[in-house]
Amino acid sequence: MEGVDYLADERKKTEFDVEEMKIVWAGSRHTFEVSDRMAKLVANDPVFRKDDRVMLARKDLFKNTLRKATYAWKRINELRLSEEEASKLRSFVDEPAFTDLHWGMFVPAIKGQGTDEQQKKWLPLAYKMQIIGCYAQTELGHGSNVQGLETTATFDPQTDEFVIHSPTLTSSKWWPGGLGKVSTHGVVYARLILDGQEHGIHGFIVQLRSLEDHRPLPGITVADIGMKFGSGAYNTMDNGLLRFDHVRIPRDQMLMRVSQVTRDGKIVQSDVPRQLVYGTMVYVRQTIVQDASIALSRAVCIATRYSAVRRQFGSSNGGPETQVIDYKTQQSRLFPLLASAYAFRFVGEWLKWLYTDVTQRLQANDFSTLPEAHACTAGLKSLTTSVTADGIEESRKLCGGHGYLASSGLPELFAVYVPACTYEGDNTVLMLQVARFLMKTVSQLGSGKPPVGTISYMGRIEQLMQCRCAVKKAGDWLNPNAVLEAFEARAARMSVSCAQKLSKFSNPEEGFAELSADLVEAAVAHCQLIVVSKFFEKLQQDIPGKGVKRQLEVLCGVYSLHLLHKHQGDFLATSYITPKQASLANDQLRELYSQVRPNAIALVDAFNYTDHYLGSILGCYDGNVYPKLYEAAWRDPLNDSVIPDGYEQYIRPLLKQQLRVAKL
Ligand SMILES: CCCCCCCCCCCCCCCCCCCC(=O)SCCNC(=O)CCNC(=O)[C@H](O)C(C)(C)COP(=O)(O)OP(=O)(O)OC[C@H]1O[C@@H](n2cnc3c(N)ncnc32)[C@H](O)[C@@H]1OP(=O)(O)O
Ligand SMILES: Cc1cc2nc3c(=O)[nH]c(=O)nc-3n(C[C@H](O)[C@H](O)[C@H](O)COP(=O)(O)OP(=O)(O)OC[C@H]3O[C@@H](n4cnc5c(N)ncnc54)[C@H](O)[C@@H]3O)c2cc1C
Repeated sequence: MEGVDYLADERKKTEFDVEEMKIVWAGSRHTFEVSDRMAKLVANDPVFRKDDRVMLARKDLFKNTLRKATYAWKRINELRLSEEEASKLRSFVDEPAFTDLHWGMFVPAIKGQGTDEQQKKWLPLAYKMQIIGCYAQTELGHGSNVQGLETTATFDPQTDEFVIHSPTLTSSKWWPGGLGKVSTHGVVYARLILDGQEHGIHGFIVQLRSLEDHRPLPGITVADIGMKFGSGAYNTMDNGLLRFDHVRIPRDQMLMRVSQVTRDGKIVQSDVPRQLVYGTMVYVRQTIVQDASIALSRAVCIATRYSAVRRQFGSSNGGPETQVIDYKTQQSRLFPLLASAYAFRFVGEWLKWLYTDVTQRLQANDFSTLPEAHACTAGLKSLTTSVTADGIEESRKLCGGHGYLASSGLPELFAVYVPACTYEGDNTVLMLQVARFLMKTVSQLGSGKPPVGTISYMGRIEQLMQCRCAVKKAGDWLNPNAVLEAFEARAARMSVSCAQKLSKFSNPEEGFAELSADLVEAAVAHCQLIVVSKFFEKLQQDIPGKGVKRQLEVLCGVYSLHLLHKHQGDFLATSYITPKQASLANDQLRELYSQVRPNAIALVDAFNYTDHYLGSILGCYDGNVYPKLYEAAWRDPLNDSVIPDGYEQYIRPLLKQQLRVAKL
C-alpha cells in the first residue's frame, strides 16, 4: 500500500534523537545539509535512474555511464555547485566512472607532485575538464612492487624531451581506470633514465589522445582490458591497457616537486622525501577508508531493515512469526557490522584530519609524521576494506534467498566494492607495510626517541608486557580503560613477540619473509586498536541530542567486544586475559545486542540514505518489501512474453524428443 510505513512500529521503539544522530554520522550540520540536498537532487532526477543497470550489456552500460557522468557535469555547472557539493553529487550518482580517477587521482597527483608552475598550467584545464586524466601506474607484470615498474622515461638532452617507452609486454600499463576509452591524458609512472643511469620511479604527464578527434597519439596503443567481476558493477569503468613506442614529451612534463631534471640532464633532489612520489596513494587510501563506512553502512541498512520485515518460525496461536532480527544469531552477525560501520565512519573522520595535518606539515618542510601517516592510511585502508567486503557478503546472507536477487542491491554492491581489497594496494601487502613500521618502532624503543601518535602506547611497553586484565564481572567490560588496555596489551605483545622471533634471524629480510603471516596478524591488532581508540575519543566529544551519546557508547561496546570475542585466541595467547574474562566479555556483548535491538532501525535511518541511493527493494525505507519484489519480477525482460524466445528452437524439439524416447 502506497504511503504506509511497514517499519513504523520499529521506529516507535527508538530511544534516541535520530535527527541528531544524522548530524553525528555526517560529521557536521553543514555536511549533513549538503549531503541531503545532493542525494535528493540525484534521486529526483530521472536521468540518474539506475534500476535498469544490471540488465545492460557492456557497450550500453559504458555509454550509459558516459551519459550520466556528462549530465552530472552539466548540472554541476548549471547549478554552480561548490567542489564539496559536486563531489557529493557524483558519489550519489553511484556509478564508477572515469570521473572518479580524473578527480580522485589525476588532479591530486598533479597537486601533490607538481611544482607551482606545473599546477598553474595543468590544473585549470583539468578543473574545466578540457583534459580528462587517469593515473597510470600499474603494469601487466607489476602492481604491488612499484619499484619494479618497467616503463622507461629516458631524457634526450638534444631535444630537451623525455622518451616514454614500453620495452616489454609486461611493461604495458594495465588497469588504470578511465584509460581504456576516455582519458586524454595520464600521470604515467616510469623509471627515469638520465645519461644511461636509472633514478627510480617518477610521474610524467603524458597526452594520450588527440583533443580534436580522440584518436590515440602516434606511438600510443590504448584499449580497454575487458570485462571484470560480476555483470554491471565495475564494468561501467573503462580500465585500460597502454603501450608507448618511444613517445616524446617535453621535459617540463615530469612532475618535479620531489626531484627536478635540469636542462643539461642532471637530477636535483629537493628537500622533500622521495616517498612523496607515493603521495597520491596516501591521499586515496585515506578516502577509501571513508568510502568503506559508506559501503558497509549501505549493506547494513539493507540487511537491518529487511531483518525487521522478514519473519520465520515461532508463530503461536496463528499470530505472526518471529522477526528474524530477534534471533540472537542474526543479531550476533548483524550488529557487529552495524557497529563497524559507525566505527569506520569515525576513524575515517580522524584519518582525514591526520592527512590534512601531514599535508600542512609537508608544506612547512616538516616530514616527521609521514611514516605514521603512511602506516595509518595503509593499515586502515586494508582493515576497513577487508571487513567491508566481507560485511557486504554477510549482509547478503543475512537476507536469505532474496539477498541473492539483483533487486536487493547487495550483489552489485559487493561486485563493485570487492576490488577495494586490491586496488590502491593489495591488503596483505599494505599490512606488511604496517608491520615494518611496527618492527622499526619496537627496535627503536629505549633509543631516547619516544613513540608518538597512534604508536605512543609502545612507550609504555614494560607496563603493557606485564599487566593483567582486572575484569571481574561482565559489566567491567563497559569500562573504556579496561577495553583499551586489553587492545594495547594484545597489540604490543604481538609486535614484541614478532620482533623477538625476528632478532633470531641473521638476515632480517629473510626473517621478515618467514614470519610475514604473524607480522600481518600483529599489524591487524595494531589497526584494530586504532579504530577502537578513535571510537572512544569520539565519545569524549560533546555529542548533543537525547540518547545519542548513549547509543554510540553501546555501539562502541559492540565493536570492541565483538573483536575481543572473535580474536580471543590472541588475547588469551598473550596471557592478558583469562578464559573466564573472555567469557564475561561475551556475556556483556550479548547484553549490548539487546540494547541495540530496539534502536536498530533508527540507527540505520541515521545514515539518511534515499531509496534511490540504496538501490534495494529489501532495504526500502517503508519496508514494503513483498509487493515491490513481486512487481520487480514482472519487469524482468524475460517476462516480456509468456512463451520465451527460444521455445521453438530448443524447448519444443527437446520435449518432442523426450516423447519419442518414452514411446520406445
Ligand atoms: C552499487 C554500486 C555502487 C557501489 C559504490 C560503493 C562505493 C565504493 C567506492 C568506489 C570508489 C571508486 C573509486 C575507485 C578508485 C580506484 C583507484 C585505484 C587506483 C590504483 O589502484 S592506483 C595503483 C595503486 N598501487 C599501489 O597501491 C601499489 C602498492 N605498492 C606500494 O605502495 C609500494 O610499492 C610499497 C608496497 C609501499 C613498497 O614500496 P617500496 O618503494 O618497495 O617501499 P619499501 O617497502 O622499500 O619502503 C621504502 C620506504 O618508503 C616508505 N613508504 C612506502 N610507501 C610510502 C608512502 N605511500 N608514503 C610514505 N612512505 C612510504 C616505507 O615505509 C619505507 O620507509 P622506511 O622508513 O622503512 O625506509
Ligand atoms: C578495479 C581496479 C582498479 C584499478 N585501478 C587502477 C588505476 O586506476 N591505476 C593503476 O595504476 N592501477 C590500478 N589498479 C591496479 C591495482 O592498484 C593493483 O592491482 C594492486 O596494487 C595490486 O597489485 P597486483 O595486481 O600487482 O597484485 P599482486 O602483487 O600480483 O598480488 C597477487 C598476490 O600476491 C600477494 N603478494 C604480492 N606481493 C607480496 C609480498 N611482498 N608479500 C606477500 N604477498 C604478496 C598479494 O597479497 C596477492 O595475494 C586497479 C586494480 C583494480 C582491481
